[in-house]
Amino acid sequence: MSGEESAEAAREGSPLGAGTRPLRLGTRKSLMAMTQSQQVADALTARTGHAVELVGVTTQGDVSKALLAQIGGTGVFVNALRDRVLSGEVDFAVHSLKDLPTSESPGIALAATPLRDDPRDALCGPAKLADLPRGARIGTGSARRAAQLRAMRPDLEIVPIRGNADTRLRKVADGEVDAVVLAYAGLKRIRRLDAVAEVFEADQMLPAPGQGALALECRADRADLRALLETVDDPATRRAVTAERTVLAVLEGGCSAPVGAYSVEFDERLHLTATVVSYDGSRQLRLSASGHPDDAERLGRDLANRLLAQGADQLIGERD
Ligand SMILES: NCc1[nH]cc(CCC(=O)O)c1CC(=O)O
Repeated sequence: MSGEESAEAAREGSPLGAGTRPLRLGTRKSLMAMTQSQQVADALTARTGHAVELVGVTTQGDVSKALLAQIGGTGVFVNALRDRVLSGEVDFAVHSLKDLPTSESPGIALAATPLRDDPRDALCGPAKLADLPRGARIGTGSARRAAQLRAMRPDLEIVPIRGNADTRLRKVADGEVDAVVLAYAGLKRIRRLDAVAEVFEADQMLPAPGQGALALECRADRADLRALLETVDDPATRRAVTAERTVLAVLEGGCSAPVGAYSVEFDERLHLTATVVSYDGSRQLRLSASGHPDDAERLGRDLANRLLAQGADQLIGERD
């Protein structure tokens, strides 16, 4: 049997039919994105026998030096990949779930949310937060992280920075800032856990909705492909991130609003905690609730409405 024929045979019974080319996975080109995309590719191949090839896409968010909020929020990372999915240039895209805008995108389906990695934030620098000197300079471009840092340590100076995780860690090494806060999951993917001085528990800093989770998106009209991608879906992860993202959607904060949310399932209940913090960190609302795992959206909506009833909208409106 020729190589081609055996490859053909291996694909027999695949939902995409015989003679299929490798699946094309659209991804950002950063080390973090390529690493997480390769993990998804390997998992898909292991479960379905399908070859998957990575297609690196440069997005506006990767090339612009402007602060993210000024060029339309983290959605810029996502839109370029969605365009490639819709045009058929790639079969599906892998995103960091926390970068997805909360609004639905016409023609695009969230086909799978694989098992979530560690959702927590980590401080990278010479010492734990409590041991940093008065007035220490902490680099972050995230209003959520800045506000929660100020709530713990009002003396800190927050320095707005951006760039990928490696660039930010270099700013610590170069002395431009004393420390930075980054997602633990991302640091793990780029093998830089050595830089971590402290991992924040949820009672110190609530992560961004969806942090640590990935999203596989494809065209909504490709039922065969959706079924294939679903083989790497983790339903408990999907329920948790649905609850978290519904909080954000209802609060309409968008990516720059100081909103944190974390949900996890245990004892057959879905538990959700969410916070809204004023930009200066001086005022903080924080509520928790739990519900049936099948009611993730309602759980998120109800908690967001309780936050609004306690004045969350006013906190969001204050920028200093
Ligand atoms: N906005 C950038 C981004 N998108 C996802 C992650 C981390 C990995 C994740 O949450 O899955 C990061 C970097 C960071 O926040 O440190």
